[in-house]
Amino acid sequence: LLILKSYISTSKSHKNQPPSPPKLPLIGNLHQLGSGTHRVLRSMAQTYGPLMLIHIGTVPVIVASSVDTAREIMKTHDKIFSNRPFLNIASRLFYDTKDIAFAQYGEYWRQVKSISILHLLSNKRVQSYQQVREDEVARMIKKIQATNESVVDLSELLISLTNNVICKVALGRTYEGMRVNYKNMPVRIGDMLGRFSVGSYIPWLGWVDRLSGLHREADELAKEIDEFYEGVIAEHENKKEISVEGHDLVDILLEVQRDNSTGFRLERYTIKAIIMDVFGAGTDTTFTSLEWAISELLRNPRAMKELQQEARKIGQGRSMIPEDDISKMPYLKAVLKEALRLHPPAPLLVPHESTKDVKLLGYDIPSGTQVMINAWAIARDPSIWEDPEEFRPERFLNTPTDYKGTHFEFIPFGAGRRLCPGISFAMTINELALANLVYKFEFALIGEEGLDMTESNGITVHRKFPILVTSTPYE
Ligand code: HEM
Repeated sequence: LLILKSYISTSKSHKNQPPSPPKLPLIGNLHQLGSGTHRVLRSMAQTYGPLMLIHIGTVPVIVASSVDTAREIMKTHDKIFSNRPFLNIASRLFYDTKDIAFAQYGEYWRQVKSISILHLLSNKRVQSYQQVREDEVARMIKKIQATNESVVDLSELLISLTNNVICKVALGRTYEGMRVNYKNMPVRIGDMLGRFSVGSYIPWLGWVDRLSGLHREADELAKEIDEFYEGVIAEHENKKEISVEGHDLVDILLEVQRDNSTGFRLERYTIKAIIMDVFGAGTDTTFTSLEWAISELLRNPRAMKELQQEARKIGQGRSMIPEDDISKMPYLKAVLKEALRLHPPAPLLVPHESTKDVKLLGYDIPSGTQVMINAWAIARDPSIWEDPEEFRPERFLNTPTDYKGTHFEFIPFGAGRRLCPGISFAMTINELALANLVYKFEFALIGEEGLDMTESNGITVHRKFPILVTSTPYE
């Protein structure tokens, strides 16, 4: 009876729904999604159109796969689609969604987002971390030099780089050697977020998540991370005794909490949830996009050569390219954009949800409908991009097309109210790191087979296998 009830309730038709692939009772289209969801959804959209309705379990989800549908959702009707759906695992990890990325749209979300932008992510703040970035990139280069031309795990170095920069500016120092392996924390958060929770999509089967151990695993990870954050906050509260240098995000958040100057009461769980976003939404995505950019360069020697020439012209034999010279490197910026086009780290962005009934391109979308935007498919749409599957950084030279949420054909950071606030934070790290890696070294892949580009599964799609290379210093 329950199965029948769920089938009837999910198949109740609304006035004029978008086209839908046939679905099974109870699980809807779940069985079709599997791995590489962005790829599966693109092929479904080729049959059912750029705005289609699928069912994940009993939950109706509209999927936008074209520039026009993305623009309608994130510009024309942005306010209506700015909510987030309730996601079981995110709620367990992100302090009951008291963070920014998973918070319900409303006053609380507005306050925490603007506090984070003001104190961590604004252009002015990001500029002030220049020294941290330059030190960490120099450290990474020394580590590669120390390998003496033997095999280097570039992926490992890139995740350390991003983690260290983020730790230093957000937490005041790095936490190497802690009981918590904080270095792989962002990846573990990303992997956990990518796990399928039956309860999120077939609510009355929520007990399956308990039985399968998913809730326990999520709670254990949340507890481990919470203990780490508690330690970090306590260290900041007792700062005088242990003298941590500088003024970092945790200091500032504690200050805002003490002063209560914004009129918004900053609870301890909010502070931890904001830090969680910095790790959960910031680290994994940043290092992943750099990893994909280097992968594409290794597979495309012509582009690698072009970038090396640009870097070496700018570097002029100095020990490093300083950040102030990055603005003179248009090809570098084009390479990073092209890598984000082919490999947006969050190919389906973060799910949105409507808060009102709305008409979208003539279709009726009821309030509470989940929305996925296939940024990956849009960025490979052959009606917009010439040779879309090819890595051709030149396409971004001499064009205003940017990733800041106004060009809907290229939205790796989303758009509208939910636009990623960490764009310049991420891109300044990636630009400096990539410029110096190609300036200082010649890289060669290990083995004859070329680079395996298999993607991992999850909300953030990274490389399944690390990049292993040998490096020769450039004289
Ligand atoms: C290349 C690196 C990055 C990529 C590709 C990326 C991508 C994204 C995407 C696709 C979204 C969801 C947009 C939407 O829902 O429409 C997002 C949201 C977010 N990102 Fe990023 N991000 C990156 C780096 C960062 C960094 C470095 C931080 C912070 C340190 C950060 C913090 C956030 C936060 C807090 C949100 C939630 C915004 C909201 O819901 O209002 N991201 N990001």
